[in-house]
Amino acid sequence: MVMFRTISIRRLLHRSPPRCRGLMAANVLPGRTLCTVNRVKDEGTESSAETTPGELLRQFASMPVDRIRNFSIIAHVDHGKSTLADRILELTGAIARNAGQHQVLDSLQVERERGITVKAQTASIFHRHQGQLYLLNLIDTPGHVDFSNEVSRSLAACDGVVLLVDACHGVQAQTVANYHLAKQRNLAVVPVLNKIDIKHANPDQVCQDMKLLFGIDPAQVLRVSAKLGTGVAKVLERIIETIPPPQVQRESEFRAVIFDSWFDKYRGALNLIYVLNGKLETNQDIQSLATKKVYPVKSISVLRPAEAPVPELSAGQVGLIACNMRNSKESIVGDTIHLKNQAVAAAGSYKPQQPLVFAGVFPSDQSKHVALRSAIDKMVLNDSAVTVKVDSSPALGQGWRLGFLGLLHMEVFCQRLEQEHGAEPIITAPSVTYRLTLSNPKLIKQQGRDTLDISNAALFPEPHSIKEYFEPLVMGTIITPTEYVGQIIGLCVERRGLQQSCVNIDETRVLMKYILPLSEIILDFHDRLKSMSSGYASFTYEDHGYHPSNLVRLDIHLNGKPVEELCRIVHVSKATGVARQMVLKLKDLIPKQMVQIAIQACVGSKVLARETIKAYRKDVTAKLYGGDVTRRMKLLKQQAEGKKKMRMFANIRVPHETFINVLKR
Ligand SMILES: Nc1nc2c(ncn2[C@@H]2O[C@H](COP(=O)(O)OP(=O)(O)OP(=O)(O)O)[C@@H](O)[C@H]2O)c(=O)[nH]1
Repeated sequence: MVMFRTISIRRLLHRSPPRCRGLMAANVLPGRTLCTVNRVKDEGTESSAETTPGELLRQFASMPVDRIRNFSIIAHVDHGKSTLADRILELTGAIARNAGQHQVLDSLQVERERGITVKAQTASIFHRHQGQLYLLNLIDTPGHVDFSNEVSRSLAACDGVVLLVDACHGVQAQTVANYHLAKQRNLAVVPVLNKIDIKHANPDQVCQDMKLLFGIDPAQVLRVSAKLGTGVAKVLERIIETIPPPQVQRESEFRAVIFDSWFDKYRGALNLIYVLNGKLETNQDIQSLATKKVYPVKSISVLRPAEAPVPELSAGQVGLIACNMRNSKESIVGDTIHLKNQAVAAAGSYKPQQPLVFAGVFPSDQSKHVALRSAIDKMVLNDSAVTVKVDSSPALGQGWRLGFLGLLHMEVFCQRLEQEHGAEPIITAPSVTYRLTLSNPKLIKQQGRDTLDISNAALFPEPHSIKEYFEPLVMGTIITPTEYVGQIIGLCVERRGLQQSCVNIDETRVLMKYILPLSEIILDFHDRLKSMSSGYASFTYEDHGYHPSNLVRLDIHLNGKPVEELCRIVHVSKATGVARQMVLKLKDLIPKQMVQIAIQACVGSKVLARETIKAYRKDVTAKLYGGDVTRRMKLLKQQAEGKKKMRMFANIRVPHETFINVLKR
């Protein structure tokens, strides 16, 4: 039998951040009651909690360290992390069962629209195991390689992970990458096989693969269906039994690490912290180790997953603090905080990943510059993997050059800028960072060094000043069914890949490693791989340093004038192909105008491809009826001369979206 006790949540809603407000509004409405006590027995486990949420929160402060478990759910894309998190939240009573909600922790609009997790989300839940109440801090992480920074950030606050593998698709590239991330941090791993309800699932084979790749004993792998809730209680049991409690000290001075933050327009920057030592109470003064600034702690709360206020946070716990940080730049993910005027060592457990793809972001008109800057600052606060540098362009004015972990990361960031901050920025072509060694002594003196890292093709020096070009490489891991191996090798060769290894995981699947130029994979490599393997192949990559390369700058000229925003750096072997493709694309994208437009793609003074967009043409001879042919010729000649003059002075209007659309294939 299911029984509910109730509390009013009016107060909680009032104080929740925007991110959680949506979640709460969806879950529970003011004046309605919150079903937080779940007494359902699931497959022989004990009820998750038999106390009211208020009592639970009171117990929160006194929760001993050995009854705390901090863990993340990690997996490849779509293997069911958020669905498993939903079931765990339901089972522990944090959200109502069968409330018709899916992926509760995917609370951002972009996550719901795209059906993917882009932000790691935290929930503190209580679970009763063998008569004892445990506090579990769960982090649901994204699965896509472009958001792997979120995974590494989350693992800094964890002692273990649930490694989830789809029983149909088996171990995929991101499963391997995430498993190694967890192992690097010496985290306990709870292996779980999901989607066992699907008819063609092959759990035994997947267990064998996990044994081969990770050395995991098949007997230790839990089999669940996150969708139906089967076996989820066993996962909670295993988490409590195998993941160690946090290694923290409650007696020493307070020290915590900020591992996530976001901006609330009423309360400023909110920091999600993991307490390493001591405890923190409201109204104490904290100091940032990085900026040395002091802040009063205005409120402390835990995310359950909606925000719930608590009076204090002790070592081993995860909570949200608001401390009047008005400027989004004051909150730094990875920073250590401590009590005012106390000397503590930096936690130093997390370093953000280096961005790989760079793009210019400009306001649609310069009057929106300040608003866009504030929106970018707030977004960067919530996404520490993004880097920002001031940039300017003759056509687009003052803007910024932003660094991302991949193209999807860039698209999601820009979509969030629009959806969450109402900004409508113009994004220029994404590019990677090339390294150049200079040969021109004047330029070397001017730069103060003989190497340059450049991500903006428009800033490339003239070829005669460059001694050598280097381009960034990645080590790519591809896991694919054997029948697609031939096609995938073809794709990698086309993208200038060098095979490093090719091993059979089992009779049906192969794991290949390729060194690939980063510039060849950022645009559509993943899409091509997915479509040629009917969605079965998976791909992940990691940085593999720089390598000498033969590069040229491809300029696009419109009626003889170069358009800086469209120029690109390409490998010399690809220059003609890319030139052809770009002029054809631009011909489609640039609307017809009053003048004829010549689109040329050039390397130096050599034109590699050309297309022409014909001008609108008024029928100047329409009013003639009969008469001598010379009258017709005269009118046409006058028109041609007028057009010629216009071509010299006319500004060709290039729609803003062209800069990004020209790159899509
Ligand atoms: N049949 C079945 N489908 C499942 C199960 N678990 C998840 N799914 C489905 O798999 C799809 C992906 O699930 P998600 O929970 O969004 O996967 P995810 O790993 O969180 O995805 P990302 O965060 O984007 O990487 C959804 O359509 C789920 O309904 C399961 O146990 N059985």
